[in-house]
Amino acid sequence: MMGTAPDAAIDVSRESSETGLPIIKKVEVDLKINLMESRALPALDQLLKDEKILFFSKSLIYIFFPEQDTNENESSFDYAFVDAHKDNYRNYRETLMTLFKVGGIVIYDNTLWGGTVAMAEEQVPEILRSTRQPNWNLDKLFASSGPIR
Ligand SMILES: C[S@@+](CC[C@H](N)C(=O)[O-])C[C@H]1O[C@@H](n2cnc3c(N)ncnc32)[C@H](O)[C@@H]1O
Repeated sequence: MMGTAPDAAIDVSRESSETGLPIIKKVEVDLKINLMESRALPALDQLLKDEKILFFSKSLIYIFFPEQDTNENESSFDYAFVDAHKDNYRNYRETLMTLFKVGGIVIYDNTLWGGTVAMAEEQVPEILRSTRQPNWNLDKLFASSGPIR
């Protein structure tokens, strides 16, 4: 069943979410946006089922469980900006395609990687060569903190 899409912001890091919170409050949309502190993939799966999963308000966390296993938000989103774990962009796309209306817009950050994806190997600055490869793994860069899926 098609529902009305919630406005949601997902980030695995509370610190990152709280960085944006003053701006969200300043433009007075804090009551409209669900700030979801979660890894993106499980949060997207939950979004598909129910619009009210985690709602952070000051220090309180409200958790709403869907009453039944429905895809309440299927085909209801019209815009997303994706700027998380690059290796998972393909996986995010799978769920986003289910969440989105026909004609919806999904913007992926860093896909052109400073234009280097279209350059000949010898034109690419040495420091960017490994990171423009299709199977380059962000986890290697953040090896000490471990993988975040
Ligand atoms: C480059 S920052 C961009 C933040 C924001 N879009 C901006 O431009 O200011 C990437 C963000 O993705 C978050 N992130 C990384 N992996 C994630 C994952 N698997 N699930 C959810 N968030 C993730 C990080 O915590 C970080 O806040």
